[in-house]
Amino acid sequence: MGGNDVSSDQVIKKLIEMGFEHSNAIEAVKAVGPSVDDAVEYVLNGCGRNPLSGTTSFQCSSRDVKNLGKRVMTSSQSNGEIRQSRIWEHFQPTSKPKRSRGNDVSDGVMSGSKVLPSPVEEHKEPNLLIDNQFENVAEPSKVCCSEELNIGTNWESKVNGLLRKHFGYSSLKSFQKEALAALLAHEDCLVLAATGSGKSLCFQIPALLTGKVVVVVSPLISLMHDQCLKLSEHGVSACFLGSGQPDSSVEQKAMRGMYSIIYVCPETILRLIKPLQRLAESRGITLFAIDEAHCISKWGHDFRPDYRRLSVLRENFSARNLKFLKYDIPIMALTATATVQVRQDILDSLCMSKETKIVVTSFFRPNLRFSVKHSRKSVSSYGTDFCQLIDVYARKKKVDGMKQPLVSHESHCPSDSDKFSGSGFNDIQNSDIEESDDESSEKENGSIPSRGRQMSVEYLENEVDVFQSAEDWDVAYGEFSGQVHCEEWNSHGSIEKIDPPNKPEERLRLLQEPLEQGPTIIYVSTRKETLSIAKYLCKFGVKAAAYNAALPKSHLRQVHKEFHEDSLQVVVATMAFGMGIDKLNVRRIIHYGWPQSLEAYYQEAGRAGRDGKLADCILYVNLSRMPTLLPSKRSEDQAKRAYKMLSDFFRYGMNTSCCRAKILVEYFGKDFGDKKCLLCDICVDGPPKMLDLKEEANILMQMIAARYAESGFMDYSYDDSLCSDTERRKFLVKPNLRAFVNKIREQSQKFITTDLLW
Ligand SMILES: Nc1ncnc2c1ncn2[C@@H]1O[C@H](COP(=O)(O)OP(=O)(O)OP(=O)(O)O)[C@@H](O)[C@H]1O
Ligand SMILES: [Mg+2]
Repeated sequence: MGGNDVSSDQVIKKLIEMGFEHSNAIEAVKAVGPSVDDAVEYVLNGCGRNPLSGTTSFQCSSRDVKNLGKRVMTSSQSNGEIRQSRIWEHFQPTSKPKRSRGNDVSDGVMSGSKVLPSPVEEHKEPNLLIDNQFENVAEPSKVCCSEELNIGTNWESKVNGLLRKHFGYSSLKSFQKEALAALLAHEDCLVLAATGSGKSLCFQIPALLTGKVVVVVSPLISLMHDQCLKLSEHGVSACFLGSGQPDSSVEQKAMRGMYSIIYVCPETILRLIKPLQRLAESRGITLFAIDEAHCISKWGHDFRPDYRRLSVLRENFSARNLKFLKYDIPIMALTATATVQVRQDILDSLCMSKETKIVVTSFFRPNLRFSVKHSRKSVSSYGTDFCQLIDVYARKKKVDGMKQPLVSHESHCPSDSDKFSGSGFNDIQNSDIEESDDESSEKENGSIPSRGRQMSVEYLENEVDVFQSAEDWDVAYGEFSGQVHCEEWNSHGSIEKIDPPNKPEERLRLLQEPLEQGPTIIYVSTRKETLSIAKYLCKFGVKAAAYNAALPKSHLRQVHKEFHEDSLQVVVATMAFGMGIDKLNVRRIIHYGWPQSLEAYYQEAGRAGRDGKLADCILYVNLSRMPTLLPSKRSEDQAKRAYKMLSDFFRYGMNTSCCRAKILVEYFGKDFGDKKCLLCDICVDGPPKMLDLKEEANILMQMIAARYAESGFMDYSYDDSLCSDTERRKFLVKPNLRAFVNKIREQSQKFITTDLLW
């Protein structure tokens, strides 16, 4: 190999970091040379079979499946499980979300303590400047730097005209109208609307309506790219700026006013304050929009410290500082997942006006069917957990009489009636508790605690995708740098979009029908799981692909492409996949394991059913144990917040009596009243049957009393291995109930089969 030695080693190292098995990495590098992309393609295509075919779907042999995801690990890691810290002692009782600032927020308009004026203000005669006015104009002249927006009183009909022309829609939704009205009244606005409800139009339309520029702060380059691409298809000139922008001239053109909408990440906008001030004076800036605004809040799930500095927009674009402005340039913040606390944090950190109009729509997504299922969440449970999915996507092959690899798993398949079985409690087996993976890894690490902790941190950094900057996960697909061309409006392909079923009877009718066709996204927390599950599914003929930030960009781009083209059936991904993705026909979002928070869950689940048709959001978690937090270098404060988020989520999973949609909607501070979604597992199956466990409870209490009495308080040690004082004290604070239950089962044979959760 000579001169290639060093880079071959680096490629092998990189592959191992990505989660590939050592031997596969070596084989791949030997076969294709020292190129990460090529080597990954080679392994993903089944090491030696059909290398570099250009498809991202796995075509795996069982050998690959067996080896998949194994990494070079120390013996204490060899069970392949990530060592996680326990949450037990951090659980707090639920605190109900508080109402913000004493202001009641209702559907539609809320404006601090002030009642908003009617959307229509007195304006001068219409002076409507539509987008693309600067097309083919080398240097835009100073236009529209007047203080007034000059839209006129019949702005709604103008908007409808623009909507039809550019997007093919007949009218604005009412929340979009309210947001637009705020802008026309020169007011700040906080838009809280469900995923997929159409928040983007709230800031895109103003650019078309006023002829001035809208600057959009967005967290992710691929998201900016995706939106620019769509806008250019709709004949709206847009660009994105930042290190992900390949064309260096775009920034200059943008600052000269050649694009109607400029997307920019928080880091970049801080550098562009002066040029933006000049732009405000020349072409004019009508609005600063902060999309995915929950990223601002330290209480939000996607917290990004750079977002905290965006108050510079208020300081630098106020009428007080810029003499040519009559009003401060309004700020519009938008998000689908903000609790009351996060909303307040957004308002404060952006220095938004006290009169800020708060537009809240229902967070309810009436076509999403939520359910929670118990799973041990290990490779051995894939057969049970994914057999229905395999059945859906590989059904055709079965019908065609092809080989039926499913057969071996069919005995594990839950029947249709099990499909929405309560919260999955009934599926919990005693062995789930006895052979807790956490327990075994804890034992291993217990013998070498300090080393265990060190490895945990290393593991977190190697195994999960964390969203920190705009460049993270920059895998936009399709060519776009910044375009000023105008094309006729083209439709959303052939995918039909319908109004979601708002009436209860419509939702009940939905239950009778099977899900329409469309892709599935499976969210997992570690990179290794993306690989192992995707490979598992491929083995059964499902067109599945793994997606995590450590995989080569060429692979990720290909996944995006195939996903958008509907040639992939399942994407198994970390959180790196899908933010802001507006793909209409996603039919299932499966979360395999606890996401970091209810916010993250609802955001990700909201990627399903954007066409308005029935879609499934299924959470598979191990309900027999407390969720755990992946260890990291968080501050104490951050760790507490993370635990709180996880414990809120745990309560959602353990819930057995309340409609899932109601819990989710009310978590975000919106009253759901007595309504029910009628689709979720709780609504369909009702709470689990009541059991009389008096006898069991009596025995448990007797056992506890006997144990404490027999050993005395301080000397008590139930478990012989708990020999130090500290360990005994710890035990007394946190008694080992599992051990008690085991004892009862030993002594009372009759309870041997009783569900241990009692
Ligand atoms: N007035 C409207 N009439 C019909 N369809 C609309 C309207 N406004 C937006 N849409 C459509 O709604 C879909 C979702 O829009 P958008 O991506 O803006 O959602 P979002 O609220 O930003 O979601 P997310 O929170 O996931 O980012 C798009 O396909 C868009 O074309
Ligand atoms: Mg959006």
